Amino acid sequence: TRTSRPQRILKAVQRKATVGDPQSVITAIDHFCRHREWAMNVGDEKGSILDSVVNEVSPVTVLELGTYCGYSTVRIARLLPPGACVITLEFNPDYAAIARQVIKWSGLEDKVQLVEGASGDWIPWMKEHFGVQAFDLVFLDHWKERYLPDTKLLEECGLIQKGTVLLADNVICPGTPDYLEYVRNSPHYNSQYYRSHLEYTKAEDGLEKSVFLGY
Ligand SMILES: O=C(NC/C=C/[C@H]1OC[C@H](O)[C@@H]1O)c1cc([N+](=O)[O-])cc(O)c1O
Ligand SMILES: [Mg+2]
Repeated sequence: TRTSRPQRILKAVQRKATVGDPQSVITAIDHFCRHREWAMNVGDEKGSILDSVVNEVSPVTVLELGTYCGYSTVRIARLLPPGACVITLEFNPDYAAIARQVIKWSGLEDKVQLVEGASGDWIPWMKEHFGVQAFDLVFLDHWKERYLPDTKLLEECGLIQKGTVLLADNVICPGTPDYLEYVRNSPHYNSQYYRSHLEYTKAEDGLEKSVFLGY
């Protein structure tokens, strides 16, 4: 049978990127997805906004929901200082297997904890299993209908505290209307929209950054 798209993305990394060089992994994936096959990575345009938010927050613990092939995991982890790490959750075992290899090729495996499973099942165990107090930054990029329930679950589990930054991909395309309504109307969040484009296309999309203000 044909290879999968994630497998073809990994091949492009292994062909074009240098082991231990995260920027070359990012460049290889962006080139492949722009010139060969579109794929749902956050991409270079929104990725630059993600970079600026990571640099602004300088987080010690990051949660990423939705790993896919590990593109944004590498973007985030490459900016983290020693001792900081990103925990990334992926439901699809085939995606997770590819992501592990992409992350390894980038040389960032020491800064990444990739967890296979459903966000709703894992979030309640984060404190106990990973010794996390609260997340400094959460990047939401998984199933769009899970953004709101998982945000509420993170709040209930005390994993979002005063100053925690939520950064959500695809708030316009495919769109996350219930999540947007929540963070923009809640008195507990200060929310702003970074207008951009759907990865590798001219369609509008953007990232929503929401800072938790405490209770
Ligand atoms: O569904 C998207 N992301 C969530 C991915 C969900 C998949 O990964 C976990 C699970 O196995 C599911 O099949 C998505 C979709 C588009 N899109 O244009 O359709 C663009 C994006 O940036 C996206 O993150
Ligand atoms: Mg996305």
